[in-house]
Amino acid sequence: MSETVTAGYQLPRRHVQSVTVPARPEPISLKPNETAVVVVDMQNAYSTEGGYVDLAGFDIAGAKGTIANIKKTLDAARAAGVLVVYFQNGWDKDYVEAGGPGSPNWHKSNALKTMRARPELQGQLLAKGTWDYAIVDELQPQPGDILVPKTRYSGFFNTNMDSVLRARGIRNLVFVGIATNVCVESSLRDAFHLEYFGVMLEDATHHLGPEFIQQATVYNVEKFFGWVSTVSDFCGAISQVAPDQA
Ligand SMILES: C/C(=C/NC(N)=O)C(=O)O
Repeated sequence: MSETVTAGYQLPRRHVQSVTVPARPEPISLKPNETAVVVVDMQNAYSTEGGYVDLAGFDIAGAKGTIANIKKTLDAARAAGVLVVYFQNGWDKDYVEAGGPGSPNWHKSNALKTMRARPELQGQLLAKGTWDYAIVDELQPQPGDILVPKTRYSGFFNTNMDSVLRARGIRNLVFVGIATNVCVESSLRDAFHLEYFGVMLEDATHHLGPEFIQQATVYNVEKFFGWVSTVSDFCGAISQVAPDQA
């Protein structure tokens, strides 16, 4: 006898209560089982002294606090049964995936430019298998988390991210990571265009460049692409999930 498959979901879905997360421009209701926290590029390259952005001359002093706030977010998310997805940015060791002079990435990537200016660094920045590419020790992925490698700023471009999310019925994405104004904003914008509800936790993100650029992304998200919240508001809301719902 053949089984009947219900279009949409093949497994019975429990009724899961929504939680309301205080956010700007207005609070947003999320079902934990339809929500994922997206950890953007928390690699040594972007947040550790001696990593790519430090060597390229950006100020990474704020990254330590960002790591601590992301850790709080992930602990609360996992306890509430919220999916955690990591993006990991970089290329093969021969930089084929980075593109050559025919790619804008070859011209705009500060990692590639830094290695061209300092040939002794060749092969060390954002190459798979290196310390620079690795996720920082404090935020190592846990069993059940999903890791999506990417080769450009947006985590939706040329990756399986959309399929991974759709297969799990995920509709809401809570973004944390570095850099607010580059890979976080690029990914959140693409998520918007793919019909996901994007929330950015402003104190769990860190920018590259002057302080005003953090505020510019916060404005863009709040006004045009999604919602802006904080670590304590998000964690407070999802900690309300009843234990049998997590
Ligand atoms: C500038 C830059 C940003 N990456 C990010 N994760 O936001 C890069 O990858 O070169």
